Amino acid sequence: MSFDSILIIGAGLIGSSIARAAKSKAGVFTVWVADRSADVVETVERLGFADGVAEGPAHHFAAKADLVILCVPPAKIAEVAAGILPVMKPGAVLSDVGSTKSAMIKAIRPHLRDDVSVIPGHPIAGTEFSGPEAGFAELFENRWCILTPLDDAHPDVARLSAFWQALGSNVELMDPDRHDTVLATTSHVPHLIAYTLVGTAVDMETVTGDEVVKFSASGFRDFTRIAASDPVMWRDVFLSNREATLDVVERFIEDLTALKRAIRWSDGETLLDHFAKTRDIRRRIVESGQDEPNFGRDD
Ligand SMILES: NC(=O)C1=CN([C@@H]2O[C@H](COP(=O)(O)OP(=O)(O)OC[C@H]3O[C@@H](n4cnc5c(N)ncnc54)[C@H](O)[C@@H]3O)[C@@H](O)[C@H]2O)C=CC1
Ligand SMILES: O=C(O)C(=O)Cc1ccc(O)cc1
Repeated sequence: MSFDSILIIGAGLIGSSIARAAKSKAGVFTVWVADRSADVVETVERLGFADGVAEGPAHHFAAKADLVILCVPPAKIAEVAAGILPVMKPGAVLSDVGSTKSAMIKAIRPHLRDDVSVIPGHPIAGTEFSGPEAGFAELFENRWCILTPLDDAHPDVARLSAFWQALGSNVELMDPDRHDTVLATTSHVPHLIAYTLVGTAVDMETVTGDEVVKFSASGFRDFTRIAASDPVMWRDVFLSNREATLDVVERFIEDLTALKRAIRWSDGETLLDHFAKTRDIRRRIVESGQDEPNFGRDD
């Protein structure tokens, strides 16, 4: 059921975390890693969590691997998939971890093969850090991993689900458009709001940059953690999930305007009602065990 050999393309936070966990948790015998950056390749060699490392497309590993997982930035996934699919072993599985799904699936459709299963995926697990040194094997524990298969009934879907479960994740299958709508609400727009808010605080003429740093209350500090996330990745996320992001942003602006109005007219009841509802969501997240553990790391 498990995969004997896997190739991870893109050895950053997510790719290196999968590579670190694959042997110890999922019983994979051979873990190969490829990255287009010579610096990343050198770091992976030094850290020693892979059985083989290649700079570039790694066709020699792709020809042997049972599972190839693309862990490159969202805008590169379709291009890398198109390059690797023709050289993959018959019967192998190709997956990815990209934060958006529909645009990528549309772009790879012309490159599909009958004898390679393509099963897009997205672990809802990460941090604001990037690169191979930021990865860790426990990243996926008690997190969700969403798979958006082209064919839900294909036996390889159960095989890939079992792989993610072995890494500690709960797996859910979802339609790609639904995935993009849900994630626009729970992840993409929250990041956009954090990027906006931190920018606003820094631009306020009445408050100096030093004061923002010195007197940052913990609420603002939480936003700065999110707003420190990788600029390239998040540019790609917004550009590849435009429609769903814009829908949620529009709704957010309406709701913000309603709260602004309640403050202007001293409508405490509206504010209280709203804050009570949002506090309840927080309680449900904590109860579900989805609150972010930091595995002993400092933020
Ligand atoms: N950062 C996060 O919290 C999460 C990220 N993701 C997804 O995971 C993917 C990777 O994100 P991170 O690991 O955070 O990024 P990262 O920046 O840490 O790593 C990406 C790696 O891909 C390499 N790369 C770029 N283009 C390449 C190419 N054409 N061929 C080979 N290697 C290439 C880069 O050199 C880099 O080492 C993205 O698609 C992102 O949407 C999913 C869940 C969480
Ligand atoms: O660090 C955080 O707060 C995150 O939200 C991590 C994250 C980033 C991107 C994803 O597609 C999934 C999870």
